[in-house]
Amino acid sequence: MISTRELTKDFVVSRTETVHAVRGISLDVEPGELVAVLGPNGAGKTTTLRMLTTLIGPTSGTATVAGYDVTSHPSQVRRQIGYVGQGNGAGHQHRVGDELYGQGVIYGLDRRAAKRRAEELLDGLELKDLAQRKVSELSGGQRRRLDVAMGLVHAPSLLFLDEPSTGLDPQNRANLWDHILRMREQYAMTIVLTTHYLDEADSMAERVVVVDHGEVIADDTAEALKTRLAGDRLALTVAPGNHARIRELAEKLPGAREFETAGDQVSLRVTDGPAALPILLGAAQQYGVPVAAAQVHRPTLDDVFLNLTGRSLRDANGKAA
Ligand SMILES: Nc1ncnc2c1ncn2[C@@H]1O[C@H](COP(=O)(O)OP(=O)(O)OP(=O)(O)O)[C@@H](O)[C@H]1O
Repeated sequence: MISTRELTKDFVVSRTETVHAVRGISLDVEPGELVAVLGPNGAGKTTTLRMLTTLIGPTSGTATVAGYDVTSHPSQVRRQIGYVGQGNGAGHQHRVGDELYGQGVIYGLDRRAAKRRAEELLDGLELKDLAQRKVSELSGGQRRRLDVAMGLVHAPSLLFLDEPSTGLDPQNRANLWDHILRMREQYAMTIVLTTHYLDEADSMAERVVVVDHGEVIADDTAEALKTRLAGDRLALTVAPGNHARIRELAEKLPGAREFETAGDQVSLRVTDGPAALPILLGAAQQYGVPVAAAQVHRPTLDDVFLNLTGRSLRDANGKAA
């Protein structure tokens, strides 16, 4: 569905400054996949999406989207894809139903088909009761649902969503996701989205592409990334006098690293927490080191990012992630 090779984008800002926004991204997305592109502010996510949706041309490299080259056949690409950008595309003073109908006509549907499609989407995205409202009167969540509906008017087989849920409260985010996933199933769509929300990428996407400084630095399922790149954290409660002894025993565990102590807590990262914990507790018992409590914490995608870059994605974003 998407295939890029060494895709780059430079922005010449001034005679002395060029921003290398995307530095050689090679990516393949199969039909039906739901891919989240994750990365800090300025990583190159939006620029990549804008190239794939033909809004800007690449500086070098190639990209084929839905069977067409983005540089030589941009209008064919546009016909196959839907794009929901960060800004809102709909006109503020227009009515919700009219906006959807008008979008259908722009995409070449005849009046009857445009009307039918608008009704179908109003229904599917729970906007039916709001059809006569002006766009400017919608709440943030309703507005975002309308944006998604606008992107789906021409029944694209591939949908790009640029930060679809940014700024929404958790309830509206969950609601928007319900709708996106339902639409995906109904229309058998491939979806590529960007997000800052680690939990969203973790739970919704089947595949996470981590971008940093214009490059792909990891690409796999969230589970695989977490297991391979971060590992589990073990937390043990032991009396301070026993910290050194428990550490000595824990150092023998496969992949043991990142030891931390705070109060009566000792924690460390291991490759496989559920397998390592009984081994460590057995050893502690054998050598007479009392352990009051023990927990295994699965890593987060932020741990993955930290592991890859030495930075926390939460800090890098400077906003809720
Ligand atoms: N039109 C432009 N002119 C100059 N520089 C640009 C332009 N568009 C983007 N950039 C720069 O390119 C880099 C990548 O920006 P991009 O918007 O792709 O990042 P992003 O990962 O989508 O970030 P965010 O999460 O903040 O949206 C940034 O340094 C940005 O300032």
